[in-house]
Amino acid sequence: MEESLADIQRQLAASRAEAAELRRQNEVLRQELDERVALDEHLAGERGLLRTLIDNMPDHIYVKDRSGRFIIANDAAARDIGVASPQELVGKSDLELYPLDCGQCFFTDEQNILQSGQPLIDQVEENINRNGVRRWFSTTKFPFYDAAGTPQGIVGISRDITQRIDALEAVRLRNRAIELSADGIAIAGCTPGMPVLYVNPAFERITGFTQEEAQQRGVDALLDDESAAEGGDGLRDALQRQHEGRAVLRSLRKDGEAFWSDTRLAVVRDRTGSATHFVFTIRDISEARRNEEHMALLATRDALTGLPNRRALMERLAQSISMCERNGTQLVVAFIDLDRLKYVNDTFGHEAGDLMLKTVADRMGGCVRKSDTLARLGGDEFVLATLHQTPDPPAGLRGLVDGMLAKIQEVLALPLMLASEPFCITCSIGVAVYAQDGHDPDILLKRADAAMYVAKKAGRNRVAWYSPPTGPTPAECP
Ligand SMILES: Nc1nc2c(ncn2[C@@H]2O[C@H](COP(=O)(O)OP(=O)(O)OP(=O)(O)O)[C@@H](O)[C@H]2O)c(=O)[nH]1
Repeated sequence: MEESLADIQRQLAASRAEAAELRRQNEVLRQELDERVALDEHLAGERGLLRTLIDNMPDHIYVKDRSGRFIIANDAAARDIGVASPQELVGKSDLELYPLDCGQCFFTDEQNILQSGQPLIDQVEENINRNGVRRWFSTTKFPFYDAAGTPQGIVGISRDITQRIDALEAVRLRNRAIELSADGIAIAGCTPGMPVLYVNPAFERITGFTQEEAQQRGVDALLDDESAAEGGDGLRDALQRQHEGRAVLRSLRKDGEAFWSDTRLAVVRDRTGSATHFVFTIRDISEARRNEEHMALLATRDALTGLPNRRALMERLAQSISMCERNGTQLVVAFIDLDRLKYVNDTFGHEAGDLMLKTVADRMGGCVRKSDTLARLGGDEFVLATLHQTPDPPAGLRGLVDGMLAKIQEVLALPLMLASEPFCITCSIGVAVYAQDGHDPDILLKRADAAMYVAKKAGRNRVAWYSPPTGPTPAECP
């Protein structure tokens, strides 16, 4: 019985110990459970943070399995691919999500990465989503592996660089426009010495200097304005004061040929308004100037003989009359009309008539002084205007002029070969004198013409001096 009590006591002690052990184990389990719960909470919190992080990244972040199906993707990827949430991407491949060409391209790249183990770093990709929106991305993709080292898929980050590409494209377009510009463009820095930084192909073409040579010559050579026509100094001043300017300059090309350039200066400023660069634009206007000069010449010249025309004659007569008024000199106007030009035209042809006119101009030109004016009015009408100091006695003028006109008649009479036949040119000349026969160019010319008509009527090949008609006539009338 005592034994059995002892047994019972032992068993009780054993039970107590077992219960204590169970309580201890229970406590350990409870602690482990608490720790697990805490860990799970921690992991859930971390996962949530990571999710928040990747969903707030502006770049696309994604993980795909070996067959290119999304396992993870962030909000940016979902938004740009054109689906409502990242969950919609999970399980789908680019072949389903992008237009075929684009999807195929991404798929092939990723398969290559998986096979080669080589990552793709910052590859510029054109991305057209299923809504047709076109963007540019800079993409980095690399493989990830399981514990055995077998590739399981790829992790990728794609950054939208559409704005950068568009900006680069805009710059490229502007560069191209500068390169294609017909005007020469040179850019110089605003730093001391104003170094030439760039010249475009048109600049090289116009000046003959390469960019390197232009850089060596510097900005001063651009303003080689020794003979500046309009505003050369103004341009230098504009450069110094760092403001816009314009000038027409006469510059030299590399081969020494002079050319005219319409040169403009513009100033590039930074955000604070400080000048950073000068931009010169040069337009070669040599040809336009030549044309202008030619047109101006044509406007005052007779095309056949090159002599001054009626317009130029009238201007010279007006100037000569002013001179007479100031100096008391005398102006003699001789109206010279060829005889029988119509006969020459009709008999030998119009070209022979032209030859006769040119010969007359040349021969008469050899008889007059530099200060005289020999003009062709048109047809077979020429005018010689000569200034003379009033001789002593004044009547001596007539002798002087007659001598000069006789010389003209003499050289004109030298035989001219027309169709192998010698032809003697004669002319009829009428003379009027300022101020005795008129006070203005029109009247003088009319009176010289009237006198010439008298010479014609008298039998041609002679000189007639104007004399006022007899009988009462209005004052300034031939
Ligand atoms: N070849 C040529 N002929 C011209 C030119 N301009 C006018 N003519 C001709 O010149 C002739 C001038 O005729 P007219 O004024 O009667 O003179 P003309 O034959 O010299 O006779 P007179 O003056 O009376 O002696 C006309 O037949 C015009 O057609 C020209 O530039 N070249």
